[in-house]
Amino acid sequence: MNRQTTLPDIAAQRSTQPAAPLDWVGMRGIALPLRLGEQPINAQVDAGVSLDDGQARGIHMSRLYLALADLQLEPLSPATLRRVLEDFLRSHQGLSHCAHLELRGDWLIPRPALISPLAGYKAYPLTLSARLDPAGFHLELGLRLDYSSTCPCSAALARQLIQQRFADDFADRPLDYDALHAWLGSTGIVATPHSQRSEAHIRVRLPSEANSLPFLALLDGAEAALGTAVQTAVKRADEQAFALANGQNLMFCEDAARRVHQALLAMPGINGFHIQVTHAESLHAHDAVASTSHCWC
Ligand SMILES: Nc1nc2c(ncn2[C@@H]2O[C@H](COP(=O)(O)OP(=O)(O)OP(=O)(O)O)[C@@H](O)[C@H]2O)c(=O)[nH]1
Repeated sequence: MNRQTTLPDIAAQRSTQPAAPLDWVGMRGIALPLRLGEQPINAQVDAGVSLDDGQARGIHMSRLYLALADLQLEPLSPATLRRVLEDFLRSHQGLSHCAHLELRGDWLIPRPALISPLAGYKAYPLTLSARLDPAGFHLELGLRLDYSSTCPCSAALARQLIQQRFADDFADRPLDYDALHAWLGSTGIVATPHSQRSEAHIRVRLPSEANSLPFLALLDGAEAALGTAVQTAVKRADEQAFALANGQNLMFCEDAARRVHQALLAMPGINGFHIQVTHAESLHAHDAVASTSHCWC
């Protein structure tokens, strides 16, 4: 049995190396069950502080770890994040001026079907980055949402083939409503455009006085702008509505990036944003990508 009453405290020692402040010291990948609104998130958390005292041997990891428990008391909000960061700095007085928190997790929320009275869950990967430094409190949200994109060029090429087939099939026939109606529902549509599952990665910076985390507003705004969010429960009526939505929202990656850009510009309470859309092409084995930003550096 160890009869010594004091434990060696290496972190409290002075470093024997030349003085060197460090930008970030802490822990990455701490598992923490959190809540965003009513929804649980199995989060991975990175917690750190700067080590501004270049001669201090180390920070006190356990103090950061224990401070994280506060995040579990209530749904995530700017106020709880700020409180935890203040705690980080309070427990590292004389050592640190900057405190950092990064969260990653899947936000599992119910989404309704397009037509049928059904619903299902979708997992939206999100990130949350908070920093407290001498310049103030900084908050950045990140969100990934999946949607379908149908190539407008492919759609035009397909329409041209349909016109050519129409010219061939009706070259020697008078135009008759019933015949044309039947032709449209059978052999007439000889070509279809290609579509792909696509991703929008959105990052936004909030003002330091923000009092809520507008993940849902961001999500709803971006999905409405794109018009073709991937679905959960799908019956045939929903699939048909989805086909219509795709036909009415033909998109290059440039179009998708511009749509989300306009949607975020119109959203209040955002200081700046960065958007990247990726269309995982079914025409190519590589992706089509576009990015755009506003007040972002
Ligand atoms: N600073 C630092 N600590 C580490 C590292 N790896 C593991 N630890 C351990 O993290 C543990 C917690 O450190 P402290 O928070 O200083 O623990 P403590 O001295 O019991 O707590 P306080 O009395 O509050 O300072 C210690 O046992 C360290 O050895 C590292 O790379 N850097």
